Formats: sequence, C-alpha cells, structure tokens
Amino acid sequence: MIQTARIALSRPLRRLFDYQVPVGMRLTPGQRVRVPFGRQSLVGLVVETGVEPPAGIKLRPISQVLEDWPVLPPETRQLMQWAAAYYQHPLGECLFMSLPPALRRGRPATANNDLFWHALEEATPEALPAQAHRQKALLTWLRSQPTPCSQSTIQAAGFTPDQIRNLKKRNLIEETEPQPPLAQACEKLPSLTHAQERAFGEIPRPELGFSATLLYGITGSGKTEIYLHYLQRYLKQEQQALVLVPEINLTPQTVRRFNRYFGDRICMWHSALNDGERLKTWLRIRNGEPVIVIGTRSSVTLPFLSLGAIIVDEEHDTSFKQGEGFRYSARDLAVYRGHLNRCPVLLGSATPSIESYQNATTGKYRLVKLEERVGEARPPTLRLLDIRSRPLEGGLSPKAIQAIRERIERKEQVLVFVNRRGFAPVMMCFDCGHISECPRCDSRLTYHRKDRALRCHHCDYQTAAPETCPACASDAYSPVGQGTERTEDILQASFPETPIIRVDRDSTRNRGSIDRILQQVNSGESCILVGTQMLAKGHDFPNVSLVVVVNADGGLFSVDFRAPEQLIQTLLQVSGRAGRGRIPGTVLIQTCHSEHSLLNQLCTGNYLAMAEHILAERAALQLPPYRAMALLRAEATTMEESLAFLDGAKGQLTGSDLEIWGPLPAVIARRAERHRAQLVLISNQKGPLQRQLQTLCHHLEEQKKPSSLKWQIDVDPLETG
Ligand SMILES: Nc1ncnc2c1ncn2[C@@H]1O[C@H](COP(=O)(O)OP(=O)(O)OP(=O)(O)O)[C@@H](O)[C@H]1O
Ligand SMILES: [Zn+2]
Repeated sequence: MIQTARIALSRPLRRLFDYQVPVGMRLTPGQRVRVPFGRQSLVGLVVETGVEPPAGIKLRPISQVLEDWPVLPPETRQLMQWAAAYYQHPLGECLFMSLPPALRRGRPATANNDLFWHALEEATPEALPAQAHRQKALLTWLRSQPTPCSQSTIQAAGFTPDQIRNLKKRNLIEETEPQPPLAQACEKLPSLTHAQERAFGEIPRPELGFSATLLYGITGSGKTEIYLHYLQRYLKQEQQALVLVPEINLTPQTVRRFNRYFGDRICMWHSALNDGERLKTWLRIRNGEPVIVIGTRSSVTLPFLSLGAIIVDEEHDTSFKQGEGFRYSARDLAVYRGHLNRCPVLLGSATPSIESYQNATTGKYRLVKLEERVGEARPPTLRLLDIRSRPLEGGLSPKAIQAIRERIERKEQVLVFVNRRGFAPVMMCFDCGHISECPRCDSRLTYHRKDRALRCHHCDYQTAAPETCPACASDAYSPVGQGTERTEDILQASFPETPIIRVDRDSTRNRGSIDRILQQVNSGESCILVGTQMLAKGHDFPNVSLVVVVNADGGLFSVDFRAPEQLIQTLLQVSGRAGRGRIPGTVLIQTCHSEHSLLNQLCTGNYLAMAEHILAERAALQLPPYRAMALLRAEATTMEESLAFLDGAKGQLTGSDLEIWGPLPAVIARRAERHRAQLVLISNQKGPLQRQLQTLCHHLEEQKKPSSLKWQIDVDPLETG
C-alpha cells in the first residue's frame, strides 16, 4: 500500500499538498523534506502522515528528508495551526514563519560555534587612543559583564566585529572557552518594595500551570523588577522563558538589566539579527537550552521546548500586532502559547489594552495592581495648557517655554513630545492655498529640512522641496505645523547652551544610535529631549522633571473607534517619563480643546477609570471587545475594482448574526497608487465569524479576479480606517 504525507509549503495558498512517501522513508510531523513542485524543488514541512491517498491521482514522491528529527516541536506547530485558522492565513506561510530564514531555504540545521570574549584583567580604556570611542565603550562594556560574552551578544549590543578585532590586536581582550553553558550571573536583585512584594504575591505560581495575569502597574512602579524576581524565584534551572517587548524597548540597556542577573542565559530576538545569528539562537531554543529570550513580536513563534514563563511587557503596544500579511497579535498568541505549554503568562502595562482590561474584569485574566512608584517618586502632575489664540513660538506657548527654562536652570531634564517626525507636516502657499500632496497617495508630503526634501510617510515617494509655490510661483510657500526637526530648532535657538537631543525614526536609523542617546540621557546632564512615540515607551529617565506635549489634539476627533484609547495610552506613557527619580514630575499638555472630557479625565492620571469609561462606550455601541470584528481589505489599480470585489464578497456572506459595514474606501483611499477599500464584519461571537471567514477565504482564493487585485483578512484589527 502506498504511504502518503500531507506537506505544508511556503506558498500563499490555503491548502496542503499530498506526496507519496518512498519505501523506507520514515516521517514525523514537523520534519523538513524536499519535494518537487512544478519544475521546482521546494522545502516542505510534514503536517500529517498516513493520510488516505486520493483515488485515481498519481502522487509525486518526496525527494529527500532534510533531517531525521522534526524541526518544529509539537506545541510550536499547534500554535501556528491555531494562528493560521484564527487569522485566516495560509498554514504553510504560518508554519514557515516559525523557521529562521536559513532553514526556510533548506540549509542544514546546524550552527558554527560562537567565539566568547573577555577583557584582560589589566586592560583599561585609558590604554586606548583618545579618538577610539567605540573601542573604549566596548572595553568598558566587556569589563562590566560578569561572564565572557559571545561574539553575537557583543554585536547585538551594538558593537562591530572590527572593534572586537582591534581590541584583540591591542591585547586588551582575549578569546576564551565558552563558559560552561549558560552560567548564571550571580548579582543580587534589589529587594522588592512593599507594594511590589504585595503585587508579586498575587501572581499565580508556575506550579499551577497555565494562568494569565494582567499586571497593571503605573509608570515607574518597577514592573521590570517584578518580572526579574518572578523569573529568578520560579524559573527552574532547566526551563526556558520568553520576555516579549516592543521593538524600541529592546535596547542594550534593557538587555543589560536582565543580563546582570541571568548572564548568558539571556538571548535576544529582533529584526536586526542577521541570518546566521537567527539560526544560532533558534537552534539553542530548539535544542532546549534553558535560555531566557527577550524578543520582539516574532519571538512568540520560536520553537520553545520547556517554557516556564511568558512575560509580555507594555502589553498594550500596537507593535505586537503585525500590520501586513499574517496579521497576528503576538500578545494574543503568547497567551495561547502559555496555554499550550502550561505555563503562566504575565501581561504588564501602565495603560493596559481595553481587550486585556476587559479580560481582567471578566475573570479570564487575573488583575494585579501596583499603584505606587518606587522609592520617593510620586506620579507626575498633569495640566492642560489651552493654546487657542495664544502666540506660539514654533508651536510652544510662552508658558511652556517658561516652564522649560525653569527646569533647565535647575539643571534638570525636559522631554518635549511631538507626534510627527520631519520639520513640518506640510508645505503651503499663503497666496493660492496650494498644499504639498503626495502624487501617489491621498496624503500630504512632510517637509524634511535637513535635505530640503518633501517626503510621503505612507509610501517611499520623495522630491526636492520647491523654492516657490508649484501652482502659482509665489514665494509665500512655507512649512506649516510642527515636526520634531522644527521643535528641535526652536528649542536650540531659545536654549543655545543646552544639548537638544532629537529621538525619532530619522535620528535613530543607525544600529546602536538609540543606545548612545539613552546613555547620554542617563548620564544625567541637563538636556532637552525632543521626540515622537519612541520616547514614550518604557524608558527610565530619572532626571526628567518636565514633559511637554506640543499638541494633544490629533486623536480627539478621529473616525477610528480605537483613537481615544490610543491617545490616552500614548499621553499617559509619555507623561510617565516625568518624575521617576527624586524630582517631582510635571506634564504640560498643549491643546485647543481644554474643555474636552477625555483630556480632563487624563489629568486625573487614573487610567483604569478611563478604561472603564471606554469599555462602557464600547458596550453601548456593541464594538470590540464586546463583539468580534474582522476586516476584509482589498486594493487594486482602480477604486471600482476594489469596491466591486468587496461587493462580491459581501454577497457570499450569510447569517443574521453578521453585521456588515461597507464596502467603503479606506481613510487613505489611495496609497502608492493603489486604491484601497474595506468591508467591516462584526459578529456576536468569534466562532461563527471564524467559520464564515474560512468559507469566504476559500471562495475568494478560487474566484477569478483582476490580476492587480490583492486582498487580506485582518482579524481583531487595530486600525479600522
Ligand atoms: N525594588 C526596587 N528597588 C530599587 N529600585 C527599584 C526597585 N524597583 C524598581 N526600581 C527602579 O525604579 C525605576 C523604575 O522601574 P521600571 O523601569 O521597572 O518601571 P516600570 O514599571 O517598567 O515603568 P514604565 O511602565 O514606565 O516603563 C528603575 O530605575 C528601577 O531600577
Ligand atoms: Zn505617498
């Protein structure tokens, strides 16, 4: 009798492929094979063996097994199968996402051994030439490490192989045998404060198996300390752990904080790793080494064998949801993963997502509160500054400037939050009213002064900024509104003696630059930080005593029902950078709507009260999390094509439980010359919605459509615009 196996391929098709198993070939699910596909030979993953061969079809045989063990362990497979079904994404692509790129390409599942380095006893940074800053930094860093560091750890901390080689040439560092694997550093953790101890005691212990806990800890309450203690007290020697963090929080500073207590047991997983580093880390995890992975979104798909705990820091952060293709939520997958691996999941935030907060109020998650800051620090005081018809100096009101001046005179640090990078969000002609618009998108072009460019932040379009109005040639053509570069300029002019440090996607493009910036801030010298969202996320700046929000009004009147939630989260997070040390913190929020109830509630600083309010509104409007939502998005070369496709899809949907909005053009209806539209699907329950979507996807996949048309399903969408 012919043996057959069902194989997943990395193809955008919602189906698996049957192949014949040659006599003598033994297969288990999760194993990699090579199979013929058309004229190609592809890497495949075994999903099922011993399936009934289809009648009357001659199957092609599997050409080769790539290793005699399953690269994907059972729980990882189950996780990705669940995710494929839940997010309606092709199973093959989901399973392959769990593999590092080298294994997707069919490379062998082995890695070269890493080199380990340590600083020589007598080596000091003074021995280096004055201009060798990075080598000095590397040497200082190596000296501060309790155990030798692997080459990949050093590179992940932002240093280069050249810098390592140079120090070696100067006989300041040397290679060593790798430590007995994963020596744990022995530095003692600071003991928990009373409030922390109490919160800690309420988190279920791992012996109890799966549990999900929402740790609501106000900004600066020391959630990280709780994570560290939890891992130190409960993680067994032979167990693995996963700490999920937003991309920007995975700075060497965070890693160092974990390194100090867990030594080489810590490894990182993020988008800047190269293929070799990915393979190596992936194999350590797959081999069951008791590592603690600190990683961004995709680390939830890693092949853990013996997870002892999962932590999701800043669980509300929208970067945990992938915005393209396989639109999974790493936070939600983490909870499911905890369930599969029977381990506790700890979700921490000062501004929990409305979804998680609702899960905590219904008892699905346990709610643990930590409402005190550490030590003498007190929560900051928030005040609204009405800027209607007040003279603004480059977006800053005289009161704000005055407040900044006072802090700078006292040698403190100030953070100025601007929600747009670049110099100004738009250029405008004051004679004819012409506005700089992207020729490829329904959006405006941002002016970047450094290279005098107009750039679209929605596609990669850019052009030189014209000197005069392109419509009427008037020279009254100038930048309007505030961007980080402009605010930086204004502040530099007002405070010529003070370092102004800009933090946005443009200023942190190079590897390691954010770390250098954070180091400078943490040196404690008086300075003014100007930046976007990036500055709002989890940084610990003990000397910042004032936060100024240049304009809070962006999210107040948005059509997206999630906008209020996201606005208060961002504003409270950025406010939370003030007053974390000895000096009390003040937050000034500039607005033209100082009577707006949301902003007034914000000033009480009580996030949970606001979350209750938002939940009540969502309940009244029957929006998520009270009902399940999914979007069907389509884009094509014309809007008619997109809308017609969605209309057709709408015709396929049945059932009285389903509410359908649209099809409607997206808020940015044209992006990079593609016309985008969407259909919103809402249902009382997730199960029936999922079944409808599944049938719909199969239908859409089979259906004939214009070649330019692309469609995607977004389950639990974060943006509905
Ligand atoms: N038990 C403790 N003893 C001494 N210092 C502590 C303790 N707990 C926390 N800290 C310090 O307090 C500061 C704030 O802690 P941490 O950064 O963990 O706060 P957080 O809750 O993550 O805040 P946010 O949500 O704003 O990121 C840090 O400098 C940390 O080292
Ligand atoms: Zn554009």
